[in-house]
Amino acid sequence: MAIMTSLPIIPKGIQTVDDARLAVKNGVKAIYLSNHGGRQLDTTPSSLEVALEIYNEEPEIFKQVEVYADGGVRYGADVLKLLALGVRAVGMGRPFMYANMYGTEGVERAIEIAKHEIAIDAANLGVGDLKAIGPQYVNWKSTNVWFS
Ligand SMILES: Cc1cc2nc3c(=O)[nH]c(=O)nc-3n(C[C@H](O)[C@H](O)[C@H](O)COP(=O)(O)O)c2cc1C
Repeated sequence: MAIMTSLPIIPKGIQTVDDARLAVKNGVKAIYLSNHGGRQLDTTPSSLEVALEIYNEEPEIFKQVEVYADGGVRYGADVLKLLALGVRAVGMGRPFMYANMYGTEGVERAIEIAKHEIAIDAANLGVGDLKAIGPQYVNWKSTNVWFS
């Protein structure tokens, strides 16, 4: 296939570790985990579930390419969990869309709240520099003692 652009191609909507592998094999610079906000098909995995699948089955991918993620991210802790797995950038869609009901001021306020939550949650974890966050900061195993 002829290459039509010199810009980096970043496939968005990666939903499985196999698709992540395939994208890396085809030489992409980055991959974007997303179920498009869960708006296309019910029960598709969240980007956090996909990031966890990659982390468990082929963690090297986080070093081979930059991994971005979005979908259902609402709180600072959601951002930190994705970053802890190795995701480099986290996106939010609808929170800013809804904030835009209040125009620029609303969107600025939404950014302020998100930044504040990320900083507070990182501080509570004892993470002074977001670049130092890693999987050791989250318990990825079930803590449900009632059904084990
Ligand atoms: C109204 C609307 C339209 C969207 N259209 C597209 C689209 O055309 N292509 C696409 O890749 N994602 C589309 N998305 C998904 C967003 O790019 C993004 O992945 C998603 O909103 C992130 O999830 P969140 O809204 O839960 O933060 C759309 C989202 C919304 C809310």
